[in-house]
Amino acid sequence: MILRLEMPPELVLRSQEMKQADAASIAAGIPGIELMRRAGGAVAKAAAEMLTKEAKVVVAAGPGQNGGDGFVVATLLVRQGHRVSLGLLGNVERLSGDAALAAKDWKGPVEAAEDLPFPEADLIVDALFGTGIARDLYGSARAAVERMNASGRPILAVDLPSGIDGDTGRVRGVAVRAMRTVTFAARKPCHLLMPGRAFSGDVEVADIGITSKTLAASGGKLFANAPSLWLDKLPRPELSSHKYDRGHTLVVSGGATRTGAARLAARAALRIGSGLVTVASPPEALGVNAAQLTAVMLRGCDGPEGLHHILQDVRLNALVLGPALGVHSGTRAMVAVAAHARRSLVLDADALTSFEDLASELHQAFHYAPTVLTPHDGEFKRLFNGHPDILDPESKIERAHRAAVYTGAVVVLKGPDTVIASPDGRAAINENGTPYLGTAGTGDTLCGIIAGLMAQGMPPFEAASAGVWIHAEAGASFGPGLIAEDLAELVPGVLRKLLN
Ligand SMILES: NC(=O)C1=CN([C@@H]2O[C@H](COP(=O)(O)OP(=O)(O)OC[C@H]3O[C@@H](n4cnc5c(N)ncnc54)[C@H](OP(=O)(O)O)[C@@H]3O)[C@@H](O)[C@H]2O)[C@@H](O)CC1
Ligand SMILES: Nc1ncnc2c1ncn2[C@@H]1O[C@H](COP(=O)(O)OP(=O)(O)O)[C@@H](O)[C@H]1O
Ligand SMILES: [K+]
Repeated sequence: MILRLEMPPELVLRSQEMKQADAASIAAGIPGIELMRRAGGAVAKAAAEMLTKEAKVVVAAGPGQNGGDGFVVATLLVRQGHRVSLGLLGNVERLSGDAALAAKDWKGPVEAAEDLPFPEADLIVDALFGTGIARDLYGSARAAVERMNASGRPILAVDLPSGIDGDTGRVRGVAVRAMRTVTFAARKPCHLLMPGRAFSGDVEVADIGITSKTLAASGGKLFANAPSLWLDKLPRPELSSHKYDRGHTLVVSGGATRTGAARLAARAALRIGSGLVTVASPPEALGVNAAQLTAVMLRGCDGPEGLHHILQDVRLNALVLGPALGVHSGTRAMVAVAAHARRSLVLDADALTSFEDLASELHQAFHYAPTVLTPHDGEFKRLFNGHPDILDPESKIERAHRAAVYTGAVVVLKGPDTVIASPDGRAAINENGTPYLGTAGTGDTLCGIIAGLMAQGMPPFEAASAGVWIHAEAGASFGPGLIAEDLAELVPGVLRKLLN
């Protein structure tokens, strides 16, 4: 891991935003054909790195501007002495704009894209579709992609793998499986969201002269989740700090046979730096919790009234509610107590599922307190059952965003491509995880990390983004054999790299 802390947060641009950035750059004096030549030039450079002398390259070009990039690449690679076959979907006369200009520079024959000799290629350049894909692939487009994939030859994708939807990362019928992708100016959501991320291979961003100011003006609210997004807000104890300055996290435990989740969250909150951490335990579970807690403190807590009583201590400033609490009205009542007490709140698991079909109650509660919801897909679907406006968008970013606006909470929609969305429109996509995190209890640990950061005063969007990243980094640093108990113990190593 290389932390480049001086870097600004990495913007991710949706298709429409990228079109806007292209248009603004053209309006500012860079001709469109110049942008296309730079784009094609960057792809040709990447191709050259993958080729030996006089290699056989097959370029498949589409009917739009992505195809135009393909013509530029083909022309440049011929000049470098490679043997290039170029095929087009459709015919040259129908190309328009900069693509038509780029095609004029190509002096070789133009074949039908679906008939190209893909199996003979040392490298295939996929320039069929980019951000302009408008529908699922069928006919010759589909045939070309299927033949490309079946060839087993290495594929370099221009901008994004054809067939992948740029904004959602989903496969539109069929999609190119690229070894490497060169994209322009900024990554697009499909390079981070599944399954697009898996289809993209290694992704490289080429500078084609679109300024960061133009990019920020065109997008500006969607980011790759990385330390540059939140490192300045990551808590660092001052020389004079004492434990009460570092916050006090409360984790509510389930009943006697369901206590492990709360302890996992509590331990993680302590490791991330919460000055004090207390487990609030139902009376019947005090014994089992007491037997297994040391630095984490323990208090009896009998239902919602017990929680109300405990929260009279104003130093308890962040709460975890949900892991193993049980799906019932008592859990809903605890959430209401916590929200009205205006403490920072992380809600997960049973605290979400208890609101199945009752999301509107949450909608009212959270306007009192800084809240983070951490559903996985199943919990998300249950919670927003009956809200097609939230569940139906194909984009995971859009679903998380709508849920955040509706509830007034920061929403962490978990998975291999966890999305963190704030009601104010900011969103981050996480990419440093590992499938080894898919093991019981890792979600409980994540709750504790986020709550522990909020206890130390980190705002909810930054705490959630940092928490997700640190959690993923810890998991990835361990790899095979990871169990939830390991995660909290790996947090200090990650913090050391961030804070030193
Ligand atoms: N100056 C600039 O702006 C720069 C742009 N750049 C490049 O432009 C790319 C975006 O170009 P783009 O907007 O033309 O979209 P693109 O991805 O080529 O596809 C649109 C074409 O495909 C067609 N089509 C769509 N779906 C289809 C389907 N399922 N099956 C069959 N056909 C389908 C669609 O047809 P239509 O829907 O109109 O019938 C249309 O003809 C971007 O990714 C980057 O590579 C760079 O050079 C930098 C400078
Ligand atoms: N394939 C994966 N790649 C990266 N992270 C993953 C993957 N699968 C699961 N995770 C992460 O593991 C955690 C699992 O949380 P959750 O589903 O709530 O599990 P539990 O309820 O057992 O604690 C989440 O942070 C999720 O993002
Ligand atoms: K492409």
